[in-house]
Amino acid sequence: MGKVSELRSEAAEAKASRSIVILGATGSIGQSTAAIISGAKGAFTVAAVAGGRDPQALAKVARELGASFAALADPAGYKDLKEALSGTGIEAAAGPDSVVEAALHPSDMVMGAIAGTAGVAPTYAALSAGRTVALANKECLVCAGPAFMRQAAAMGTRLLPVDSEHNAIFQAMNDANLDSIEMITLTASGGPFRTWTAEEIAKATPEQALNHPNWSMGPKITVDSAGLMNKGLEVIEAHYLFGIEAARLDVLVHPQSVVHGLVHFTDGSVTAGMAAPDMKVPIAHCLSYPERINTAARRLDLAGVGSLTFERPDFERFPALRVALDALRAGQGLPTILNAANEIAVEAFLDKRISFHAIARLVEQACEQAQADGIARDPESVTEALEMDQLIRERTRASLAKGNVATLH
Ligand SMILES: NC(=O)C1=CN([C@@H]2O[C@H](COP(=O)(O)OP(=O)(O)OC[C@H]3O[C@@H](n4cnc5c(N)ncnc54)[C@H](OP(=O)(O)O)[C@@H]3O)[C@@H](O)[C@H]2O)C=CC1
Ligand SMILES: CC(=O)[C@@H](O)[C@H](O)COP(=O)(O)O
Ligand SMILES: [Mn+2]
Repeated sequence: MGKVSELRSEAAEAKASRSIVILGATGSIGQSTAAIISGAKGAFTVAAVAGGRDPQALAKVARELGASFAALADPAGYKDLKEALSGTGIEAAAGPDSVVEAALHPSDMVMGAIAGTAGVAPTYAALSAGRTVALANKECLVCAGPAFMRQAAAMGTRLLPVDSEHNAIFQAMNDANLDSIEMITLTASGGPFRTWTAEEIAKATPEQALNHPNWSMGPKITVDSAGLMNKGLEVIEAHYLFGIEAARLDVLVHPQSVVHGLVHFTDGSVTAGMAAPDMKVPIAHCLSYPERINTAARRLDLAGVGSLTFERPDFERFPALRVALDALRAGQGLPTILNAANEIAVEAFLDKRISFHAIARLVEQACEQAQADGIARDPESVTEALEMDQLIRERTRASLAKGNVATLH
């Protein structure tokens, strides 16, 4: 290490460490967060960790990071968690309320990395308590974007984007005035089915959908990526996060996943946010924001990558992207409805109850039926968004139970 880096790292250690709560600590983002924290010697402490259903994995990360509180959403795991933490001094708790309790533990920053809508209540609790939130859990914004952004503004707290595209765009925007931005482009890898025919995609198995070419992620987001639904969710996320209307948000397929986002300014300048495809990059950026830390995240080797290519998304083969963009343009709470139906559809696909192409059909059907039945409306609060979410889940499950074979297989 050179003299300057030595001095910088000593200075970082001398500064008070930043305390972090990790929601979703046992998942893909949670584990990358833990790796950054462990590697950043003394820059961070961990106040609390929360997980879903795996008491052993949660106890392990709590011990490794020296957390003082560990919360498991599944109440049935309490005994195992307590046992696994005995003698450590780490307090164990279980049940959905304990996850909110973890989110509210005194801290400087909360990493929101729970998968799916389960993350909405605890993440919103952290925001409402004035915590800076590093947000990976895009479903928070798709389900209840306006309420989250209003609350962040009211509390004067920051929502820092962890999602790679949004983090790249946030960095490329560099606090520019929105009037100086003509367009924002989010890139999509194209997923494992980028070159497949529509017929092949329709019959894809969960194993094939889970085989992402560039990123190692949890199952729900990996399936979303395979159908480009992830990109649709991300356009909705960007709309709320950056306050930019749908017409100024664009998607390009970029199989190398090196350019994560582009900001096009009104004078023709374009700033690209680039990095090797490693979530440790945006995670480290958020954890240390507005400073920067040294990390062992992958470095970008452009000569090694060779060429960067871009293509327009194919809405015929990937209808989920069209369905999501339509939902954003239509408003009336359709992003909330889309998000809820999608979670049920992805679950059913992973359980091999429906085919891959049925995911987008089921989601579109849920949106159309909600409009036809007059129940589609913008939720005015997180509570209303979660009520709508529950209702749509029930309706989507009922559609599945009817077992309309033409639609689902
Ligand atoms: N992975 C990635 O590279 C990226 C992820 N994201 C977003 O980040 C979020 C997390 O994704 P990812 O890490 O891949 O997902 P994973 O499935 O790998 O991890 C999900 C985490 O959430 C926990 N969890 C599930 N339900 C609950 C609950 N009710 N209460 C508390 N914790 C719960 C899981 O615990 P357990 O293991 O015990 O079930 C696990 O720790 C998603 O919203 C995703 O879209 C965004 C960009 C990139
Ligand atoms: C790493 C990340 O941010 C994911 O959301 C990623 O974007 C998924 O890859 P796709 O571009 O294939 O959706
Ligand atoms: Mn992303």
